[in-house]
Amino acid sequence: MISFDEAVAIVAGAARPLGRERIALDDAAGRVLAAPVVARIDGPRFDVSTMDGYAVRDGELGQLPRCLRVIGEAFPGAPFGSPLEPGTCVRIFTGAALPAGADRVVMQEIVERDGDEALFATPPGSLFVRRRASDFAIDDVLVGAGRRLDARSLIAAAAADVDGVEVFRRPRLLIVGTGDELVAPGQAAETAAAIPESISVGLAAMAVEAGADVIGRQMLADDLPAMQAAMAEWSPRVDVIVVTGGASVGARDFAKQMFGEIELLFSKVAIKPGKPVWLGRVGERLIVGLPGNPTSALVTARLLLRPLLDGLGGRDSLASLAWRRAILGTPMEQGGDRETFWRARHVDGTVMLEANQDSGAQKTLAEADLLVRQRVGQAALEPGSEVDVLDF
Ligand SMILES: Nc1nc2c(c(=O)[nH]1)N[C@H]1C(S)=C(S)[C@@H](COP(=O)(O)OP(=O)(O)OC[C@H]3O[C@@H](n4cnc5c(N)ncnc54)[C@H](O)[C@@H]3O)O[C@H]1N2
Ligand code: MOO
Repeated sequence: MISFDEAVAIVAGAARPLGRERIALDDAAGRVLAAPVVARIDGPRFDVSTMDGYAVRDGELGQLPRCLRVIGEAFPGAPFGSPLEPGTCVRIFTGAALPAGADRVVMQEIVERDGDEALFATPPGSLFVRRRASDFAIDDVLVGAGRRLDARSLIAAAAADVDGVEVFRRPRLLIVGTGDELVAPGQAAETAAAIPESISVGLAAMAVEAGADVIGRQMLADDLPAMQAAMAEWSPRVDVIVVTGGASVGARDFAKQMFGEIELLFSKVAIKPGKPVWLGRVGERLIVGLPGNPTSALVTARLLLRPLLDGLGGRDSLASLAWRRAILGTPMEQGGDRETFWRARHVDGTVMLEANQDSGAQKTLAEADLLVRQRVGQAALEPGSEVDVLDF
């Protein structure tokens, strides 16, 4: 049995990006950049007005009041074509390019207009000009490689005037639930020995958050030949298979056998919950085995599957394991011989351990928003002590 840190190191080693592809910017939300987005134009492209008003030569307003002749209009996309002559100004709107010679915009609220004359009597304040390339210049990197494209970075990428981006390929994931007792949620009440297959819907949500493409969820009864046939059929279409249940030593625990020849990267980690978690490789496919107990499955998915999917998809595989210090609001008993990840929740700035720490708990999962890391043999802690926590 290996330690949690050893398991994380093995996961990080296996989590190499799968490949790259070029896609339309319109399809890029949530994708991870494989190459930086470089500006094809300056931003802004020219000096532009930041107000609706009048574009003037600043020097003309040395002495107020001053009257200038309005010789034309400048709109965004429809600039005023000629330079400003002395004694003139141009009606201008927010976002329009300044005419040549103009270096200030006066807000229309403080200008009195009379026919083609504009009267400037009030000190005009700021210049109200956004300079060419003051945001970014042509060839600047606007979004760096490795960044997951979100609302903010997509706006910057579009402003760079690119219609496509190079991204990492998303890991294609199959989630397999094993167990004769499992039925789809909504079907259990009618059958005495059945329980809802509850884990895969949660794992799929986590995988999507990690940028993976969940191409299938499959429930399999504990029937080895049928399991082997199903895996042979799915395998060519996926990069990662997550199998829940059958990880332990039960008579019908076939999770590993159904893959035939499997290279195990680890099998069993000294953690609680989730000791039977395993990682293997079949050809180019990675197989993650999670324990069937739902809390064990989600804790091990959070701690090991999430980093794996992040890394395969081109992100820093360890970024999601951002432990931070927080104050305990309940007592914590002494650590055992496995590292323990207590389910807990934030209440008024403190960390409250959940009362139900059963690895089969499911209701508690809906409440817990933190994992608290407790080292092997760590001394018991009183409320007010500092602990390491991770968003769950
Ligand atoms: N003799 C031993 N027994 C067990 C050991 C051990 O070391 N020696 N380890 C225990 C630990 S720790 C865990 S965790 C569990 C994990 O067992 P499996 O991965 O083999 O899980 P199953 O036996 O298939 O199922 C356990 C439990 O979870 C329910 N389950 C399974 N899959 C789902 C699902 N997709 N949705 C909802 N619930 C699911 C299943 O019905 C069982 O109740 O083994 C201990 N035993
Ligand atoms: O180590 Mo298991 O995940 O507790 O029940």
